[in-house]
Amino acid sequence: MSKLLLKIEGLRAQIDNKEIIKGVDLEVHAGEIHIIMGPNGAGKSTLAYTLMGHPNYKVLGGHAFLEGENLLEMKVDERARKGLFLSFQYPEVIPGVTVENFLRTAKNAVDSRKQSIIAFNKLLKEKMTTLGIDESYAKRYLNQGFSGGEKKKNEILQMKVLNPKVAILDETDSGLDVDAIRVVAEGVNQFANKDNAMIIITHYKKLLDYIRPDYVHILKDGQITQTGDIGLAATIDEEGFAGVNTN
Ligand SMILES: Nc1ncnc2c1ncn2[C@@H]1O[C@H](COP(=O)(O)OP(=O)(O)OP(=O)(O)O)[C@@H](O)[C@H]1O
Repeated sequence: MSKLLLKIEGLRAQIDNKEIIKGVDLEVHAGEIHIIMGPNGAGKSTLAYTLMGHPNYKVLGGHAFLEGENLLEMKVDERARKGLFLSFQYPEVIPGVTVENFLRTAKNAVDSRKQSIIAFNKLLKEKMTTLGIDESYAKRYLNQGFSGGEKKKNEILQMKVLNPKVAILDETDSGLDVDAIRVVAEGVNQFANKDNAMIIITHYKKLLDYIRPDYVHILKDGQITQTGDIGLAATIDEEGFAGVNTN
């Protein structure tokens, strides 16, 4: 079996004094794509934020290891440097900061080896070309006036530039149209390789028309209640979460 990148054991977490994550176990190996689905309010985003170390989310118990290292003891920037990436459901608008500057700063923050501006610009141009993004986009202020689809492209561009070991994409409730879903799917397919892994939180069965996940998990009331393959997503699509056996 390929390398174990992320191991989560009995993770419990709270927000606003309310326990939301109630014992999550998950193992993610290199080369795998995991989908997490679940009803609204089940705790999917909370799980992602807890793993990334968002200060509002308090860990109550359990463990999480990134390539064998204790993730929960690391500061947020350390988690990013060690190769964890989270795309935000609602990316922030940052007026005055261009896409190019933002990405270069982020890249230098996560990489131990600093890149020259020329080398970075070459990398950025290459990644933008693979995503079909016009060059002028790099000079725009981050997320300012971006359409939903452009925000998604930017999120995928960030992932490709930062090149994390484990990328968590939170697509929940983000109102993606079919084109934006394709952007995410193409980005996922271009990015996925035998050395990295992805966890994709989604309500969109449509996304699974374009990508081949290894596992589909259902998160319900703060726990993973069922794990299956793509057939599980089809069952949810047809019968809703009430239709799947979650015992
Ligand atoms: N900042 C917050 N303050 C208080 N409660 C919160 C906060 N963030 C999330 N919650 C609560 O935690 C629970 C889980 O929310 P979360 O966003 O993780 O669910 P989700 O499964 O991602 O849902 P959705 O599919 O609707 O995005 C919800 O009851 C929500 O109201």
